[in-house]
Amino acid sequence: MATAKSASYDYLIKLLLIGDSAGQERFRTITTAYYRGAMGILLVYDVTDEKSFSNVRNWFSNIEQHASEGVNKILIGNKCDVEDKRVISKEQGQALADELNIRFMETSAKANIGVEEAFFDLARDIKKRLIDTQQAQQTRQREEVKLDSSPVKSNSHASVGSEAELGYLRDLYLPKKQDDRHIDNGLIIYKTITSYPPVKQLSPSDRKRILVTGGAGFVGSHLVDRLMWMGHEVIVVDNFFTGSKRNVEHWIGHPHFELVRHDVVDPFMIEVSQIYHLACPASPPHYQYNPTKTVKTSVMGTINMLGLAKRTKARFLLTSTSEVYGDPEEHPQKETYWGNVNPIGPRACYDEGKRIAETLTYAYMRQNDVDVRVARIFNTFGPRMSPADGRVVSNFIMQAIKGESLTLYGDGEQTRSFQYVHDLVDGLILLMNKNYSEPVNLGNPEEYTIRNFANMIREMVLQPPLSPDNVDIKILPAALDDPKKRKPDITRAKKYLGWEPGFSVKQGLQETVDWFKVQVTEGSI
Ligand SMILES: O=c1ccn([C@@H]2O[C@H](COP(=O)(O)OP(=O)(O)O[C@H]3OC[C@@H](O)[C@H](O)[C@H]3O)[C@@H](O)[C@H]2O)c(=O)[nH]1
Repeated sequence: MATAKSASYDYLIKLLLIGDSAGQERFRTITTAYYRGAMGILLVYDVTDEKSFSNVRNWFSNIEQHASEGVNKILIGNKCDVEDKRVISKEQGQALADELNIRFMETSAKANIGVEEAFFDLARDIKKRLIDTQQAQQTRQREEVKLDSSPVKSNSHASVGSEAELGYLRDLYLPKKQDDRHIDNGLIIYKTITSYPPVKQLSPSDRKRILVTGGAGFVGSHLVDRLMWMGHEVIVVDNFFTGSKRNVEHWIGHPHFELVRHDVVDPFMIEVSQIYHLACPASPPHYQYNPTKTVKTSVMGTINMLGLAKRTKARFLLTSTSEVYGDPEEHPQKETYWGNVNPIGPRACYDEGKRIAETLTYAYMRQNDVDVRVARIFNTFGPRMSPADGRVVSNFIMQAIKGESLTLYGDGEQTRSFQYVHDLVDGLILLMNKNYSEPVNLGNPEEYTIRNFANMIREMVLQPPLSPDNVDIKILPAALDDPKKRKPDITRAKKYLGWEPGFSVKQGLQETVDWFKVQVTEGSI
């Protein structure tokens, strides 16, 4: 008789196949199919039946042929309570198990001896194997991610003391070993975090209290990593509309770190010496999802943070955007260009929101002596972008990983210039700490048409069995008011900050693709 049965052990629910060798021939077809799906197999013979014992070897070789590799097995001598009819001794059973190199036990289904134990032993073995395999797989993937550990442009931000080892930063989003969190059979298991990434020791007079609004977002969390590493105290305020606790989970509980769920639309009281104001949805589908809220976030959020800066005499940095240039008629765009924005179009909630945020910033500077900085950020990408973000980099990478067609909006001749997130963070920290109050473009002037960009990502992501030839590019209608070209003039950043991007787009993209692949394999996104 062969039966399939489910067993639950320590949250592990798997199919266990139980059968006895006496019925093997009859159930060969069924069991062959079962073998393939089984994670563990109990090979049961009767200690009272010589034939069933002698069938075991045959059965075992069938399993070796049809079951998946590494399937866990236990040999069971059943009916051990029927001593007077026993023909196979316990020693014979053990000897056979030793020969087959599997675990052995005797049971009695009728007298309920050892049956549960057998199931649980097998379930435990399966669980161990799954964890070992998963860990080995993760280690392999991380090793495959070709990480170069050169310092992050140590020349550019030596002056502000943030020269971080790239390897250190990467470990924060691609940890080498995740003692605190592992994924087991669809469950995310968090343990108490008992250690944190190291941070620099700063004297109390050098250590600043820094507020980062939107610090749980994609750019914000990388900025937080860097400020923490530099030895500062960091307070993150985020409403988690597009940010995620996971982005900063490695700092939660650290004595230098605080995470506050708060919407900047409401006032926030705290004593700080620097404010990086990032809070605002940044991807077109997100900021267009609730346009009035986007305007409120830019206007009221910026007023609240400028008010805080005025009261505490904190230095205030606004993260503005290249979108203030709208659909530009000047190319590349200098900071002196006033822009070409449609004030009533679908992008206006963000573009005009950021323009008024800049207006507010300079009004507080002139009227209230607030010490201000304004960064105009051009298209940025990197690890921790949400796959549902809707921006072109995450869309194309996720589509290519899944083997889906890449969605090209319009003819693909529009251009963008993309920068890697670590370069942007360098620029933000430098800008905050230098003595320059005019707006500064932060972007990488490497310019691509979106069509060429799609091709580059296809080639980077797709390996056999999928190749760029069998993943299409699907043309969709162009987005309304989509800027036709965009490229930063970074003369100002070079001159006043000593900043320029250190990563090529390809280098940054390769690492971003590797990060997305690991997340997909882990089932985290
Ligand atoms: O799937 C997609 C997504 C986007 N695109 C196109 O790719 C280009 C870039 O689009 P994104 O959505 O990534 O970014 P955009 O340049 O439109 O806006 C961005 O500008 C700078 C930042 O301040 C903001 O993060 C964001 O608003 C656009 O032409 C868009 O139409 C596609 O062709 N396919």
